[in-house]
Amino acid sequence: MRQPGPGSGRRTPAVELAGVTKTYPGDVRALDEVSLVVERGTFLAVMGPSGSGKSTLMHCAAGLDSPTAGRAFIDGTEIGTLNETRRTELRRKSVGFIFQSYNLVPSLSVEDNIMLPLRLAGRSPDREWVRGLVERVGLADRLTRRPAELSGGQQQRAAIARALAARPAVVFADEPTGALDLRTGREVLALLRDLVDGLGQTVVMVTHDPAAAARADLAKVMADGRVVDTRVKPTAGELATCVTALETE
Ligand SMILES: Nc1ncnc2c1ncn2[C@@H]1O[C@H](COP(=O)(O)OP(=O)(O)OP(=O)(O)O)[C@@H](O)[C@H]1O
Repeated sequence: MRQPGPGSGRRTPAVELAGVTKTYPGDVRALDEVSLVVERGTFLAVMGPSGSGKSTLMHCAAGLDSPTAGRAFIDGTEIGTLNETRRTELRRKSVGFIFQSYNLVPSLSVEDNIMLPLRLAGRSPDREWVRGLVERVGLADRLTRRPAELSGGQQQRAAIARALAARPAVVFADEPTGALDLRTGREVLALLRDLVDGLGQTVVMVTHDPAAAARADLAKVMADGRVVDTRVKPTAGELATCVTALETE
């Protein structure tokens, strides 16, 4: 069931959080009334010291976890109104994931890995779209290989193509360059940037790396479960300074 989010009246944002709080037993307030809007076609980086709530924010925004209070929307649908089956359907249709450790299925070819989300969703692939994606991530000549036969950067590029195969409203990337060397990490970030600029993809990336976050349009800086700073077109230098100051507080 589609419902207009608080942002209705303008173009539906890819993601919206409205006063989202998440507490864990032991009175841990992992998120404290966080509100944010991720407009379509933007690249958002989420930064902050360890334990500041980045992963919890991503999990609540992606429908992997339920807020204790507040509302979370993906593509205009309020996640909290859905039962588990519908929530899974929404994730399969509207959300792509990229992980630090790629999470490709070792026994499947690159092509079958890329197609997996579509198969799981029972959807027939848009072949033109997938072919374009494969070209864009530079794996057209690697489709029959197994993940173990690819370099780390190639595996992450396969994972990126997989995340976009179902044309999701938003892709969540959790430390996507964390396992890569500097140069390969830069290439992966350039690819994410290209997907935003070239295809209008919306990307939300959690990262510890100020240089990675500097590729985003916008950086949200978290501390103690709150967004304490928002930087437009951030530089690596300003983000490093900001996070270091929070870590030493
Ligand atoms: N399942 C859980 N049960 C209890 N407390 C949790 C749970 N998950 C997270 N927390 C706590 O919530 C707070 C936020 O954690 P979260 O993992 O979101 O932070 P983070 O910014 O992603 O950290 P890191 O950068 O180290 O991955 C921390 O205090 C953490 O210990």
